[in-house]
Amino acid sequence: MKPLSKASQQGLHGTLAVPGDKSISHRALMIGSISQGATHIHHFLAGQDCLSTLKAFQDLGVEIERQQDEVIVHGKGMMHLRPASIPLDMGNSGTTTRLMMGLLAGTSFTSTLIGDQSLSKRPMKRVSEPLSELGVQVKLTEKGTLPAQVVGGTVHGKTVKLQVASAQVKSALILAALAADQPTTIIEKLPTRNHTEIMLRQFGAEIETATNQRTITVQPHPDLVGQDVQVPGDMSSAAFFMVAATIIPNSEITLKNVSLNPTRTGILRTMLKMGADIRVVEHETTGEPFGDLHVKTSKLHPIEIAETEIPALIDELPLVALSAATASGISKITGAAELRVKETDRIQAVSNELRKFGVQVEELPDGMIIQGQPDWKVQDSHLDSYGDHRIGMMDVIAALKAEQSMILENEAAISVSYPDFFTDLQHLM
Ligand SMILES: O=C(O)C1=C[C@@H](OP(=O)(O)O)[C@@H](O)[C@H](O)C1
Ligand SMILES: C=C(OP(=O)(O)O)C(=O)O
Repeated sequence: MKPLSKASQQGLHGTLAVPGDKSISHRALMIGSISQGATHIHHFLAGQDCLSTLKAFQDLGVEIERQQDEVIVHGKGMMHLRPASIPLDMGNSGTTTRLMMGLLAGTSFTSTLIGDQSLSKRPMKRVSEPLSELGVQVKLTEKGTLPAQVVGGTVHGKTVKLQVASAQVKSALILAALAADQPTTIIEKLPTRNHTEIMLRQFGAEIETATNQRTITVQPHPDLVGQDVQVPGDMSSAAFFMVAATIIPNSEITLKNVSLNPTRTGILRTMLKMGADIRVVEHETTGEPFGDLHVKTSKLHPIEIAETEIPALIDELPLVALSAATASGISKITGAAELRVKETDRIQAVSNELRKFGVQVEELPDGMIIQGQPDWKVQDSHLDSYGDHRIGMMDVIAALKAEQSMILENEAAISVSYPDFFTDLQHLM
């Protein structure tokens, strides 16, 4: 249980470089592990989720060195992965699990994947079913959950149409397709984050994305060669402080080197639409785009968010709801049923937590209707992350705006994606 304090009259101030992007850190470990030669990962996110990926590849026989946020992966190619002597533990990480299911299809052995209580409830058929269209066998429980057994060795390239807009599912198929007997084309429902495609190209793979951004063709058996990967700051982590500085009076902060990949900047576009004062300075780069965000307090307007906008801000929806809760008027989020199958049911968790601040929230099957108000009246000072890192951090930011101190249960979950969250917040207070 952690006591949370409200923000001072002076607001938040200062400059912060947020930790490395979680999605890119996972992918650098995975792609580095199946490449030939050393991959140097700079500004690696040492959160629990990425450490689950790191441990899984060590269990598969890959030598990986780590010093703070620098990681060196000594890849020897896909064929040098060895069966693990124990089940591979995915911890709390959906990304590790789903991408590994695809990647392990290209090995010559069978692997068992297990996870924690939350992960063991999350749906995995969304990966096993499209993989089975490529001839890959993944055995799940009757409910379609972990533990999973992935039988490596057979991947038939073909065209697969995906039913869920999910970068994890798409990436699983792309990684499996690297080991296929012929090219594979993946057709997405909506464009999703494209870090797997960008990184695989950097390592030498031939991956073509059609102009519709939804059709991806993968050529099999590339010669992947280890690279230097500079991981930009995670927009999903920066977003907590971006929203905090916007809603806490008298704030002015700078967030350095944040990922500006357009498949991830939905929160930025949304905050700007709501009237936030955010100045973006993009840096020159040939890789993943990144830049600095200068954020000042501003008054927000209500917003409507629909299905097509969801993939680019899926993990930031709790923050959209929190921002909307401070704007006078009604905001509506729809097309976001995916939130119900994250680390927690995030529609229910966000609604519960915002109500504790006296905000009226109506749950929809696929979203929320939020009756925003600039002044909150705390109803219940006992907040809970429910074991979900993003809900825990949303609670902490909301508590900055409350008129009294609050407490947070299950704050340890925050280390899943942001181990230094409280230190970084303190730096801005
Ligand atoms: O590919 C990724 O790295 C991720 C994709 C998203 O999940 P879905 O693919 O389920 O939308 C996101 O919620 C998750 O935090 C990370
Ligand atoms: C949903 C998330 O992660 P994952 O699916 O990898 O557990 C997240 O980080 O918000």
